[in-house]
Amino acid sequence: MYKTLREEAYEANMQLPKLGLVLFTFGNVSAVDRDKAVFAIKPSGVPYESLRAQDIVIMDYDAQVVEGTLRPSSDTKTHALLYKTWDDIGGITHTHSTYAVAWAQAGRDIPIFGTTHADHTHQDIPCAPVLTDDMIRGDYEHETGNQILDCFKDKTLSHHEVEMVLLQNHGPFTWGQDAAKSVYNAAVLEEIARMAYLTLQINADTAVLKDTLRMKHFERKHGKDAYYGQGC
Ligand SMILES: O=C(CO)[C@@H](O)[C@@H](O)COP(=O)(O)O
Repeated sequence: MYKTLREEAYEANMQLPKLGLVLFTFGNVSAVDRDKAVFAIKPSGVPYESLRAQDIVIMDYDAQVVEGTLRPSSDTKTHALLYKTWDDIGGITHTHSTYAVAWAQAGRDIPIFGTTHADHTHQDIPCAPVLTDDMIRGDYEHETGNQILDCFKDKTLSHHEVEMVLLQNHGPFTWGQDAAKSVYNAAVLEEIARMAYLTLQINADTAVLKDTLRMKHFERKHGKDAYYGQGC
């Protein structure tokens, strides 16, 4: 049972090292079956070069194992909470890709400086702050999902418009209509993060970079707040 779902999750996970987004056992991808209300996720701590489709673990939305012998990813509760809350996403990716993690560790939104970024979203990429003690609902280690949801609970930032987020001090999570799209978004996020970092090495003034002729054109086309960080 769940052979096709396992294969979808397996193939998406194997894209991460191929795209240079992870090393060793970092990161994880899941794929959901909405009809069966389950998702398939990478097992924890298994190197990609030895991962097999039959190793993929089937979970329910309460992060309980439905089928599988290996321990599910340590990020399973985050994937489960996002699937339970956002019923229109089909896949989730988490990586430790270098430039996205650097922005996450710096605790900064990734500013939109140009067309490459704008082709994917008109918003700065938000960095979701670590939850404060009075905001923690469960145990701290498993608050990652709420860190993401808190970032998007403000309707000005839609998880449809922005299919990616940085978790402060941790790294990127992305999602999409299916697992393959969530992996695509993870690769796009890493490239946007790299370009923004290099742009700031050339010109460190974010306000000036956002005030260029092209961004003024963008503002006229999409509105004043189109590209100023909504952050969270
Ligand atoms: O950063 C973390 C732990 O939160 C994970 O993304 C990463 O190390 C992968 O862990 P898993 O092998 O999926 O348990």
